[in-house]
Amino acid sequence: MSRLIHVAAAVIEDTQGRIFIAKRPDDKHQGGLWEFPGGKVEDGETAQQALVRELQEEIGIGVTGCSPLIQVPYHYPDKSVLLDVFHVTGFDGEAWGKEGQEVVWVAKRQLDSYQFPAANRPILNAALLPDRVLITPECGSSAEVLSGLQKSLLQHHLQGVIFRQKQISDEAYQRGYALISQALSGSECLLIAHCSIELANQLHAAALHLTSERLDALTDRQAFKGRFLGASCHSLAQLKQAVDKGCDYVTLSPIAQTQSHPDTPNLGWDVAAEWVKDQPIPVYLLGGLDDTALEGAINIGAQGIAAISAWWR
Ligand SMILES: Nc1nc2c([nH]c(=O)n2[C@@H]2O[C@H](COP(=O)(O)OP(=O)(O)OP(=O)(O)O)[C@@H](O)[C@H]2O)c(=O)[nH]1
Ligand SMILES: [Mg+2]
Repeated sequence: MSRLIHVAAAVIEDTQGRIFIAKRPDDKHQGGLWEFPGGKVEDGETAQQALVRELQEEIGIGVTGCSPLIQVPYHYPDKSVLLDVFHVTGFDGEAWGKEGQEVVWVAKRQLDSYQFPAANRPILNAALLPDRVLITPECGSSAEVLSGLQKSLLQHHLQGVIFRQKQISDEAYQRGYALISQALSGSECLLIAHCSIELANQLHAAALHLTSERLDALTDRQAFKGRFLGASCHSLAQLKQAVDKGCDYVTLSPIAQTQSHPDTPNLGWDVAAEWVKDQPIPVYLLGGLDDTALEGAINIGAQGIAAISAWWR
């Protein structure tokens, strides 16, 4: 296998939530496809220094705020790259195509209609998925879930929710999903179903979260027709399984001690950091965490955090 070429790239987001992308010149590797601006890390440079240099050279902006987003190793037939991707949310100047390349600011919901190199799939997932995801607790009725949800979303500005109600029948889940889906339509909040693949397809769910058992039973990613397929992981073996089976994101738990399971041994931050850094897939840390853990999670390379009690009302 040839040497991994270390590349720094940027998901640049403006205050309206739009993402900046550029078209690779036809004569370059993966030419004609859209890319996140960036380039090769040179000797003696850190990835972040390379990012700052490349963004100045290619699109004329000075980076003032960025955080790690995801690291993706990828083997093309002709070369192997390690895409070291940062989320850039602060910059000076106006981004433009300094090298004559075509450039565009794209609304997130339109990003999937552009063609990117094959290595970019996990980067798109990381760019499109939120950094905080609420998991609903068990409630007496779907109406109760909905009213709790509306309060939580408003109060905590959440952009993702896993609608989980393990105790109810498929029929009741279906009605609850319809209720919540309608209430969230038009909002920026991603609704993630928590049920079987069959039921999720029936619901035309855009996103589905699998339990570890369902992940284990999964044989074909394409069986789920929606855009995002995630899974619950508790071990390195399960993380590998989720990546190998083509999941779009995972949750990793339990990180810290939770009120609901005080006796379950937790992974702790050191193990989480060790495991997350090698995952070419967005990872949410889950279990005993709240907003105060978000920055730490992002700094160890996670997508963000998922939680029940931290944001429920
Ligand atoms: N910048 C960037 N490179 C990507 C992306 N996706 C992807 O597979 N790559 C690959 O990573 C490598 C990045 O190199 P580059 O062509 O940007 O490097 P560079 O700016 O230093 O330019 P150079 O070709 O003049 O040395 C290429 O092989 C490219 O195909 C992406 O989204 N952004
Ligand atoms: Mg470049």
